[in-house]
Amino acid sequence: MADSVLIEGLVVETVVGVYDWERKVDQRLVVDLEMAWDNRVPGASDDVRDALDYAAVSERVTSCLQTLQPQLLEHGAEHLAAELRQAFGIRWLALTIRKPGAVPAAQSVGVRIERGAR
Ligand SMILES: Nc1nc2c(c(=O)[nH]1)N=C([C@H](O)[C@@H](O)CO)CN2
Repeated sequence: MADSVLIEGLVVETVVGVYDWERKVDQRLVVDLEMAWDNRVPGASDDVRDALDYAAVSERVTSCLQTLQPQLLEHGAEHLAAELRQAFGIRWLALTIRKPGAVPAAQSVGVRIERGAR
């Protein structure tokens, strides 16, 4: 089953980073998610209760990162993946967190992880 629900380019403003100055300001993170889900069920029922609600997941991503205020993107990604899988019953996900302002010469930097099995 190769179905997915997608969230792309979700912007989250939060405290993030390893340096002292970074603990005093909000910075922009951009989150992409691909989450395995059997879309045949909501496809047949037309009922959002059968779907993986991307609006609810997006709210959870924002609240998780704003509460955690991680030093490393890796820590944010690991924590977020575990929380989303537990809260929404997601078997497999691929998660990218980008920090566009971190390296001025780069368009963006970030991390990508996959957790679970499809
Ligand atoms: N692999 C990582 N490298 C770095 C991170 C990170 O989260 N993961 N973070 C920093 C600093 O916070 C940086 O973003 C400040 O510009 C450095 N390297």
